[in-house]
Amino acid sequence: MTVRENEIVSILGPNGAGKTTLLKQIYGELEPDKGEIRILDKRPTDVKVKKKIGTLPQEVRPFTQLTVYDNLFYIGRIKGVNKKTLEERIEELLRKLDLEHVKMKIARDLSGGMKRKLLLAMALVNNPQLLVLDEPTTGLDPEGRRKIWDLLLDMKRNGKSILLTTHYLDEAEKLSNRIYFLNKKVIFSGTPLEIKAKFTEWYEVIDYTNNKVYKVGGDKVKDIVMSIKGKFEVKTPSLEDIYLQIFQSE
Ligand SMILES: Nc1ncnc2c1ncn2[C@@H]1O[C@H](COP(=O)(O)OP(=O)(O)OP(=O)(O)O)[C@@H](O)[C@H]1O
Repeated sequence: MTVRENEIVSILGPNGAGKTTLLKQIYGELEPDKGEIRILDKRPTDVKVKKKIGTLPQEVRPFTQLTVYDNLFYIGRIKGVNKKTLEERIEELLRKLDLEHVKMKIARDLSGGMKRKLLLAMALVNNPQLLVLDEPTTGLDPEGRRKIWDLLLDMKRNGKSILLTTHYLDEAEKLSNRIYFLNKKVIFSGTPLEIKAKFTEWYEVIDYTNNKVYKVGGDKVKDIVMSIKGKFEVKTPSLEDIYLQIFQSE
């Protein structure tokens, strides 16, 4: 598996597929039995690497006794960010993640979604070259998810590399340049378009005038569309349909 610059890569797979285990190996918490992981040409446990990556593990909490601001400041200093840059960076992150109004709140008193956003801000405080996120938007409201998506897409455009796991397939479809389907090993990988091209065996044609839905092979779509007089829509299977197809046939 590789993650390049200017790229968001998603790992998808059922519960117990090994997604978290793999991420823990990437951020140096576990040693792989076999194989090798290199980050910026170094081993994941290298101190220089730790300063250049940002991580959001699945089960992690902010420092509950500290304010939002102090959580960010503390982590930033540990990661070696100089004070002036850090102060600017914190303000920018608070603004981008809509956390300005809770800046001085004790982390313990934040809602679950707010805590998740704070943890993401903590992962970003050193402006990391590689970001590794385990289910970054779990528990967030739709607006919060959009904010995070925009932020990640922005980072990607600015040359960063992002690796994430998610159970939200709309999220994977919206964000990913490439997707790996994982179940103890890589089952299938590709760009969202490659995946759709390979697994799309049928189309849904919706006839809104007569309230009818046809599920047909590619060769029949044209005939059906020609016969509809009025508003219609042609849909390909969603990434969720493809996901179920891949893992149910395992
Ligand atoms: N490559 C592997 N081969 C065999 N077992 C593995 C492998 N990777 C992980 N496991 C084992 O599978 C179990 C579940 O792994 P893990 O928690 O990483 O799954 P997950 O995909 O993150 O699940 P969830 O979606 O529920 O968070 C763990 O007990 C782990 O030790």
